[in-house]
Amino acid sequence: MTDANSPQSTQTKKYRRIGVGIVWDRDRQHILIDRRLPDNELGGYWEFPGGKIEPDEDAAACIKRELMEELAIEVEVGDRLITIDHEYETLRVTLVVHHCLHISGEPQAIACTEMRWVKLEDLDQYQLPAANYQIVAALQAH
Ligand SMILES: Nc1nc2c([nH]c(=O)n2[C@H]2C[C@H](O)[C@@H](COP(=O)(O)OP(=O)(O)OP(=O)(O)O)O2)c(=O)[nH]1
Ligand SMILES: [Mg+2]
Repeated sequence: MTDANSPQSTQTKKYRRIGVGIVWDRDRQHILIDRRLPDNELGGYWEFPGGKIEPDEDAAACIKRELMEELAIEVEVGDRLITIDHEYETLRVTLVVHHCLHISGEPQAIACTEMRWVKLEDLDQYQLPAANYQIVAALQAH
């Protein structure tokens, strides 16, 4: 039976692979988070910057490109922290999460409402998408 209000089944959901950057500042004490635009999926939630992996690129290239496009910063993409598969109501995502080092550029709010440099221990004060709690746990274990 189908119902417009019921969650879609796994097979019919949109699927996206997302490159996500954990951007450390030079002293490796703070991580950059940004707040998603209000009218998008998960609007108003805080996230780690990133976006859709295009067919011609790997996660590292995607992260480098997205952070330039969305925040106008240059980063060096480092090791992979974790890969997470998560199912939202209408979307399935694979998040490929890499550590990054901030190289240059003052972050600009090009595709978000605001951004902030935060300490790992302060991340729990921000509303993050459900999939991100696994990222935070991996960071804490790191
Ligand atoms: N960037 C990012 N996306 C996340 C995080 N956690 C999480 O569940 N997601 C999900 C939410 C979105 O559905 C998806 C990312 O989509 P997006 O809207 O940022 O993708 P994008 O920048 O490529 O946007 P577009 O191609 O649709 O314009 O991944 C996170 O920490 N960062
Ligand atoms: Mg994005």
